[in-house]
Amino acid sequence: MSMNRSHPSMPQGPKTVGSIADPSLLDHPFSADECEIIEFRLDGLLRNLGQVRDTLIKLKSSQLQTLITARCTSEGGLAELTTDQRNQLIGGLSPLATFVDIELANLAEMATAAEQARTNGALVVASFHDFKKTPDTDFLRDKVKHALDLGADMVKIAVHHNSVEDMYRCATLMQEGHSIAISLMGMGSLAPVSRVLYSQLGSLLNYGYLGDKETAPGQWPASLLSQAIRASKPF
Ligand SMILES: O=C1C[C@@](O)(C(=O)O)C[C@@H](O)[C@@H]1O
Repeated sequence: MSMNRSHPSMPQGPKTVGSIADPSLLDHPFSADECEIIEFRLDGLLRNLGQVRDTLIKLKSSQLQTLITARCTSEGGLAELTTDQRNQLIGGLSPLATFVDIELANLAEMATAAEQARTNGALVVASFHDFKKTPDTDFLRDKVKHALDLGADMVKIAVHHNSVEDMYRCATLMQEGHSIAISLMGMGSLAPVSRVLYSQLGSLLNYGYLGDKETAPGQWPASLLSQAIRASKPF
């Protein structure tokens, strides 16, 4: 794998991702006004994989991009899945997806899926989540470096903010400049403001929810996030 900022699918500015972890949303009337990228949380859609596949096929000929992930339970996933199952889920659907998201912690054991995804032209996002806190900045810098070393196309960090200082540290981290594409987001009550701020500082994938249920604490509805991002200029 190797980092690829010039890949034709790589966002050149902040995008809104609408996240789906609930089968009832597979019929949602997707529109670029609400979000430019649709995330399919396969861990919440296991009984509906046929419909996920059909939806991905339909979206492939639209202007929207798609992202698939099968989140592990230790990082917020909704179902207990073995590495084999996750390799198969992601590898199998990757020809239809623009991005695949694999936790940084599992990237080595999911090398098969990552390799398959890249062969199929998808970009590999290496993610890290902490639903309780914002780890110290050196720890987060290490995550960025690790993703770069493993050849991911993008690193994505989602951390719970418990103070304004947490947000300040993450904003500073964004401003350091990185040789890998980056997506960063806060969770919790500072999530909304952090997401707009980080998008202004260059965070590429900015998540909101579709329908009426968030997939992470503090997410905006995707349509509002999208409007807020469009209304704010890069800093
Ligand atoms: O990893 C992420 C980001 C996220 O956790 C968020 O904070 O918005 C939401 C998840 O659906 C997605 O897979």
